[in-house]
Amino acid sequence: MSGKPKLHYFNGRGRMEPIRWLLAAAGVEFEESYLEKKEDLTKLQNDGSLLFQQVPMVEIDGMKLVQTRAIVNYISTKYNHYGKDMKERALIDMYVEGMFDLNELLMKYGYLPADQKEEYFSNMMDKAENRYFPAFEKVLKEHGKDFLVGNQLSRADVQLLEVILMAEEYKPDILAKFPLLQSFKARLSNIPTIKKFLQPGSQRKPRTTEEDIARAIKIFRS
Ligand SMILES: N[C@@H](CCC(=O)N[C@@H](CSCc1ccccc1I)C(=O)NCC(=O)O)C(=O)O
Repeated sequence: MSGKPKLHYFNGRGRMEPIRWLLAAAGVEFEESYLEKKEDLTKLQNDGSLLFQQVPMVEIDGMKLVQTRAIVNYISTKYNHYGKDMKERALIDMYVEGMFDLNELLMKYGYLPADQKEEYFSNMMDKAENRYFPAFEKVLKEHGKDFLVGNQLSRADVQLLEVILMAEEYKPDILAKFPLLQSFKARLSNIPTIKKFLQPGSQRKPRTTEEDIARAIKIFRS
């Protein structure tokens, strides 16, 4: 039994990807147990591993944690990526909830029926370019430091880089109007643990494909 956290999910980004990013940024090695078919989910549901019958589930420090936010909160606290006091934590919470909303928009796109995708895509890009990224550009401008909160890396920085890269997969020039976000992306991508996670062969999952979506639907929705 290794002391490493063990992640239970399907072999794709989905709701587990932010958890992978945070562990990697903290320099924490982790194992993955992939659900390949519906029966793999059913087994975990039946053996009592999933409090709400859902994954992501992370085995860490003797616990079987479920609920993405709870898992991320625990990891961020454990590895000191959650600010130095109440006010920093409040700012981090505010920023990451906004990122979570954008991440949900981006994640859901692939699961839409074809006839809804065009309208949804333009709304998704509009929100990224005119609601979320302007907000983080403003935060970086007003805070005037290398990181979003305080002057050290936090989960807010890690999750912002993740969502920037995901948005660029849909619209490569999406940061064209945001010079501070462009330099933030370059700076954060060079942090050794993150740089390693961005290299090919890491546990970072590739862009979600139609095949991933079909697999996930078979496991989670059938
Ligand atoms: N609030 C929970 C939601 C978890 C959740 O929705 N889990 C889904 C899989 S990820 C979300 C998902 C669901 C369907 C298709 C693709 C994807 I990605 C699940 O286990 N579903 C099985 C069930 O509810 O019985 C969290 O944040 O962790």
